[in-house]
Amino acid sequence: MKRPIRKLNGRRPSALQAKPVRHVVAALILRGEGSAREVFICQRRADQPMGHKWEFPGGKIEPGETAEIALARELNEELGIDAVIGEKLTTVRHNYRNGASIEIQFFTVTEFRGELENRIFQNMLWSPFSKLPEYDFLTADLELIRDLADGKLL
Ligand SMILES: Nc1nc2c([nH]c(=O)n2[C@H]2C[C@H](O)[C@@H](COP(=O)(O)OP(=O)(O)OP(=O)(O)O)O2)c(=O)[nH]1
Repeated sequence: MKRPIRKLNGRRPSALQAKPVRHVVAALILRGEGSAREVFICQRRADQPMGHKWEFPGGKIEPGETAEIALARELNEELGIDAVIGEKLTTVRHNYRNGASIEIQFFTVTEFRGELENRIFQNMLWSPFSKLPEYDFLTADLELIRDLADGKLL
């Protein structure tokens, strides 16, 4: 006997459904010069997706925002600072295993007003570039982390 054809009501099974690309911005907040140069890194809370992973502060671009405006807003929400968004360092595309596809634009920040205040993270700290590979970063960031530690960027 023939199997009945399963109707999908016009929807494809979720595994085949392409999720829209998430546009994300993140900041490399820098201090110090030469070999004393450090970058500010943040650890996601346990209850967030990809909990406990380290990342650069930032988040998704909202409709109608430029990348710079979105990043300034995220830094204000997450850290309570008014940041001057500097140059764009690089753009990374990554497909996470759950099907999420993201594009992250990384900007440098060397000037900001206010004190860095932990509003949402598990932990946050200044790290020398050479120590970055010791932290368990989000997968999309790993190539950037290697390049920074190897002195290939900045
Ligand atoms: N801020 C930031 N996000 C990153 C980095 N690397 C990386 O893969 N991402 C991903 C994690 C998230 O999927 C997305 C950032 O958006 P988000 O911070 O609003 O994400 P979320 O899922 O925690 O927040 P939400 O959906 O609850 O709004 O980009 C990074 O270095 N910094």
